[in-house]
Amino acid sequence: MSNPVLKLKDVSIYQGNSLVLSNVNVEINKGDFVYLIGRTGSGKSSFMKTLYGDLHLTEGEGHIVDYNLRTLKESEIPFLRRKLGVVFQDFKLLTDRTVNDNFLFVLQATGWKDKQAMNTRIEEVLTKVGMKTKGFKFPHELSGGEQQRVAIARALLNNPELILADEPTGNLDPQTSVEVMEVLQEINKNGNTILMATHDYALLLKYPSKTLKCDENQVYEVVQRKS
Ligand SMILES: Nc1ncnc2c1ncn2[C@@H]1O[C@H](COP(=O)(O)OP(=O)(O)OP(=O)(O)O)[C@@H](O)[C@H]1O
Repeated sequence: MSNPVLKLKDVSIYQGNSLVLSNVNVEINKGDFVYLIGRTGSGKSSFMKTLYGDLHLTEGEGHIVDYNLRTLKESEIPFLRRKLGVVFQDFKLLTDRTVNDNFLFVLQATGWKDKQAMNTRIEEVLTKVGMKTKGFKFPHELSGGEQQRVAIARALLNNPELILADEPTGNLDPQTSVEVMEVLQEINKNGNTILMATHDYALLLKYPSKTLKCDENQVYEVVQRKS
């Protein structure tokens, strides 16, 4: 049976007064790996922002991990974000502290109290991305690929129901992109649901999966041809 973690029905997305996407109907089920593609300016980031509550949904119906995007209150956004893991192109790690302290900051901000449990969780997520021994490092002491793996681990801290990755390989060279993609594939195999916006068609070909395309104010599913 389908088990949607995201359902959009007849949604329109605006930036200010301008319509970015209209009549969007999308469903993502638990365990899916879904790409969101489209040229620059086609609305991928606006779509992602709507999902994590950065852009208010004003038209249509939107449900994501138990939240109604139409009625979402400002005060609920931090709670929504705890159920989502968001990964950005530019990593967004706090540069003034180590990886471990970045993670402690997130855990404390999301209500964790037990120091031992926090340390155990940090070790678990760093292990998942192959960075177990790097927790003592500052972000500037890590390569771009390592920083992105840390950012993915951070997104996993609260066991999110859906991971939203907006161009996660956008700042990485092709080889490093593949390494980061392997990490995303692995965590998807272990049950995490992932929506990934990307420009990188080479990754799509190497790791085919359900693909949504933003084009001419629409979002539609692209059927990948098997070669
Ligand atoms: N904060 C904003 N205020 C007004 N218009 C915006 C804003 N952000 C984006 N837009 C406009 O909305 C449209 C969609 O932009 P969006 O960033 O969602 O596209 P994108 O597909 O993510 O592009 P890119 O791949 O370059 O990030 C563009 O026409 C853009 O100029």
